[in-house]
Amino acid sequence: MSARIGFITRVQSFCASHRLHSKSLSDEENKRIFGKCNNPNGHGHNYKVEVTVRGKIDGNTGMVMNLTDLKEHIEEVIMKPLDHKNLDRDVPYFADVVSTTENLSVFIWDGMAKLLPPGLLYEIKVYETEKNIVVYRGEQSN
Ligand SMILES: Nc1nc2c(c(=O)[nH]1)N=C([C@H](O)[C@H](O)COP(=O)(O)OP(=O)(O)OP(=O)(O)O)CN2
Ligand SMILES: [Zn+2]
Repeated sequence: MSARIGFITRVQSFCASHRLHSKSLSDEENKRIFGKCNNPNGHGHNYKVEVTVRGKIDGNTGMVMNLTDLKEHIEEVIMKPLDHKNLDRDVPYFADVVSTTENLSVFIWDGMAKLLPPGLLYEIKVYETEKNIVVYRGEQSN
């Protein structure tokens, strides 16, 4: 009999501050493009992340994967490096990468993909605010 495919999601919130600023742009360009988000002293967000995996529902365990394991991976990839941090100053990845929600989604995707079995990670959804939401599914283009 063919296996059923399921999607499971774990939600995690964290707090962090950041500033949108690109080292490859002039100060004037940074101000024009990022506006208030380029404020030198930064600003904060209560981020919410949804991590979704997709896979076969195991006939013996009834699970796509154990949510307890997913919770532990989220602790390593999201909470330890990002919670209560200044993204630009405390997280080496963002030293030269602008801390947009798009790039934050990629950071989380790459970290989760390293810990999960190949092909299981389906989607990272980051709510920067209630109104600003980014989805990343590992896609790339040339
Ligand atoms: N493509 C992106 N654009 C912007 C990002 C981003 O990550 N990707 N981020 C920001 C800022 O970080 C900023 O904090 C957004 O906040 P704000 O505009 O205040 O948020 P809201 O739209 O939810 O607030 P309202 O003023 O209530 O509409 C900017 N752009
Ligand atoms: Zn912001």
